Amino acid sequence: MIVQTRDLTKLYGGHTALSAVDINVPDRCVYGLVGPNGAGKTTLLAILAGLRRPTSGEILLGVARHRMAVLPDTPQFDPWLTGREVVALAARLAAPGDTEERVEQTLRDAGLADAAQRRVGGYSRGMLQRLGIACTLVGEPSLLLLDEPASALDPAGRREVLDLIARLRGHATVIMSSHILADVQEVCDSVGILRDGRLLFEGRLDSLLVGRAVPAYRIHLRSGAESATEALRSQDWVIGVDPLTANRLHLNVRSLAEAEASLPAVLAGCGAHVISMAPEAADLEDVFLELTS
Ligand SMILES: Nc1ncnc2c1ncn2[C@@H]1O[C@H](COP(=O)(O)OP(=O)(O)OP(=O)(O)O)[C@@H](O)[C@H]1O
Repeated sequence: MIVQTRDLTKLYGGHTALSAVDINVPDRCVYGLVGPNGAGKTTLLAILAGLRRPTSGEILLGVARHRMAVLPDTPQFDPWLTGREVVALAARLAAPGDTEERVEQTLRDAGLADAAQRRVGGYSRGMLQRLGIACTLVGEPSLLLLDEPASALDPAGRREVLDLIARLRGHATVIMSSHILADVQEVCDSVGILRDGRLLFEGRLDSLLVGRAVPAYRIHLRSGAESATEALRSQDWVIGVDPLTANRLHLNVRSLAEAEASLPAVLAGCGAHVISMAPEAADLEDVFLELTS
């Protein structure tokens, strides 16, 4: 684990923004922090970044502070500097040495090469967000903390930023907060779901999604759908069988574990020819609503 917190609690006056939060972030993964407004995502990232102090609890960092880079939700820069000057300044602060080629490459990666000579006072919100991302990337950090990195971007810009983040997997660890669940589902390996300052779920995204909302299987048969439907309906671990087409079935089950253990034998027993069967993955949006409502 590269970042862990233990019993992390933050009070703002009498208001509890974080309550005994324990997160465990594996090295070199992309970790998504999601939660409704006011859940505590920004507070948690700011504490990890060393920008706010926790009221109590512990942070265990497996990386030196100078190897961390932070992108706040609304990055701000001196408006009279050009984009290139901003990134060059960040490069010199984060990793001095020969920075010129790194600055140019980062400007290209962030989609700002054409605007690099313009003063950032004239940048749009999306461009400022890309510039912020460029500043976090240019020092080649081991840990990136990104607060809503894609929220101000148009679909094409979001696509580029998500691709940039995905390319970091395996090289650096990224902890990103986001409201856009589709982005998290696309780019993150692990997630932490916060609500009212409490961590409701943490773990691998696939273990969260598979069979979570209503445990279900999708079965595709070459033949024997009718006898399979009949045989499945008589099982006590099967809640319902819905034929989707002539040879595709949707199966609601009591638990995935029971289905995993019994389904192959039931299908083999009734002579059905199976093309595929797999647990149905829920959408992060469904699971999120289920957990946070
Ligand atoms: N400086 C502050 N002083 C007082 N209360 C604060 C402060 N910062 C945050 N809070 C409160 O703490 C709670 C958590 O806020 P935080 O900004 O961390 O949540 P968030 O999940 O990032 O929300 P959002 O998605 O809206 O950005 C909220 O109730 C917020 O009003």
